[in-house]
Order: sequence, then C-alpha cells, then structure tokens
Amino acid sequence: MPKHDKIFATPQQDIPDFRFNEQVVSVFPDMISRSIPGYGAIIDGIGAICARVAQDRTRLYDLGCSLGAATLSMRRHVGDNQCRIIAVDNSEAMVSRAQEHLNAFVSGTDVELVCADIRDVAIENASLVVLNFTLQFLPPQDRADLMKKIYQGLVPGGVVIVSEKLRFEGERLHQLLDEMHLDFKRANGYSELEISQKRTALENVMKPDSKQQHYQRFKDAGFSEYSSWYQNLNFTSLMAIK
Ligand SMILES: Nc1ncnc2c1ncn2[C@@H]1O[C@H](C[S@+](CC[C@H]([NH3+])C(=O)[O-])CC(=O)[O-])[C@@H](O)[C@H]1O
Ligand SMILES: O=C(O)C(=O)Cc1ccccc1
Repeated sequence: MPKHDKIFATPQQDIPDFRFNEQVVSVFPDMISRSIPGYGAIIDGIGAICARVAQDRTRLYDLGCSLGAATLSMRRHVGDNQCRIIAVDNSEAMVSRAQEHLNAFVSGTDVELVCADIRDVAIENASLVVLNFTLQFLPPQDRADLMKKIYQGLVPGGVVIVSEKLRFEGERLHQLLDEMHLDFKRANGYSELEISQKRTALENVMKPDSKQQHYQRFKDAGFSEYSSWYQNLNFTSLMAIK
C-alpha cells in the first residue's frame, strides 16, 4: 500500500537536514506528487521526449533516479532500438526500492541501476541525460562541472533534461510564486506545521537556481540551444540539445 507522507506532521525539537533515507523512501511517491506541481506531467513528458530523441545503440541516463519514475517512463517509450538505461542514485534506500519497482515490469530494454554519486559517474555515448529534480541537491559549486561532463558525454543531437524548483530574481515575483506553491501544498493536505518544518529541513540541502543561472550554465557547458518545455508555478523542466 502506498504510504501517506506524515514525516513533518508532528512538532520536532531540532529539525535535522533533509535526507533521502528509509523513512522518506517509504512515502516518496506520495510526498513528491503532493509537493511538486506538474510532477506527473513532467514524467510523461520525459517519456515523450525520449521517444523522439533516443538514438539507436546509445545510452540514456537517469541521474538521481530515486524510485525510477523517469526511468520507467523512458523505458515505456524508448521502443526497440537497443538503448541501455543507466539509472543512478547515491541513496542505498532509494536504489534498493527502485530495483523492486523495475523488476515489477518486463521490458526488452536493459536498465543498470547504480548506487553512486552522480559526480563520479562517467557519461558516455548518451542520447538523453535526465536530471529530474536532482541538480538542486548538488552543492552549487559542483553544478557547472557536472553540466560540462554531460555535454561531453552526449552524442550530436543528444538532449539533457533538467527539472528544478526555480528561484526568481525579482523579489516580489519570487514571493508570489512561492506562496502559490505553498497554496498547492495546502490544497494537497499539508498543514502549516508540515510546510514550515519541511522548509527548515530543506534549507541547507536544496538550493534552487534562477532560470537565468540554468541558461548560463548550459551556455558555459557548450550548449547553444536550450529552453523551458514545461513550467507550473515555480517548478520547471528545461532541455538543451547538443
Ligand atoms: N550527488 C548525488 N548523486 C546521486 N544521487 C543524488 C545526489 N544528490 C541527490 N541525489 C538523489 O537525487 C534524488 C532527488 S529526488 C529525484 C526524483 C526522481 N528523479 C524522480 O523523477 O522521481 C527529488 C526530490 O525529492 O525533490 C534523491 O533520490 C537523492 O538521493
Ligand atoms: O520545494 C518543496 O517545498 C518541496 O517540498 C520539494 C521536494 C519534494 C520532495 C522531496 C524534497 C523536496
């Protein structure tokens, strides 16, 4: 039975930094769908992009795969073109649960599930690299090098997808969209206590960039064509093509 996220429902003395541990894994599908507006639409869109850009005998990467939602969507849409999917996460708890999810469906496409830090993983012969709400958890100073590594590992015509929570450079716009996101969480049953405790837990762990910073990073890595293909409030999915 899918479990309801109650992690921040009771008052906590000291709120430790947010971690992708067993407790989070056990409620993760509920937590992510109630917290990220458009999450399901983005997962479907990743499949649709994959159907168009996956090239014969190349690799597809899902970096920070959690339970493998993007991997499953890619695997459903990739068709019979001898692609290999490499799904990476550095949380043991996530990876072991993801393996169960992947085993629950049959497919002709191989998936290699790796427990590792995405900063240590080689990217080679890739036609699609997905970072679905992962880059924002990497220390900001490590993000540019990762994007350069991805650019280098893509084949011509290859695509990187980067889904993120956005920070807005205009303060009033930032506040408005942030409040509207909190309204989305309230509408999904999160209390003020849950919202504020989770915010504290994420403060040191998740540092969103602005869209301008993402575009500059794509450019610095070597990409000349990039755009947002989805946005819902302060959550977006971007893509760049090599
Ligand atoms: N350095 C790192 N190396 C490897 N994994 C990492 C690292 N840092 C964080 N992670 C992993 O990135 C994932 C981020 S969740 C992605 C959702 C998924 N993509 C989805 O489509 O459902 C987003 C969220 O919960 O907001 C977690 O599983 C971390 O363990
Ligand atoms: O930005 C937020 O307020 C979130 O809750 C995003 C989120 C969703 C799932 C796990 C961690 C952060």
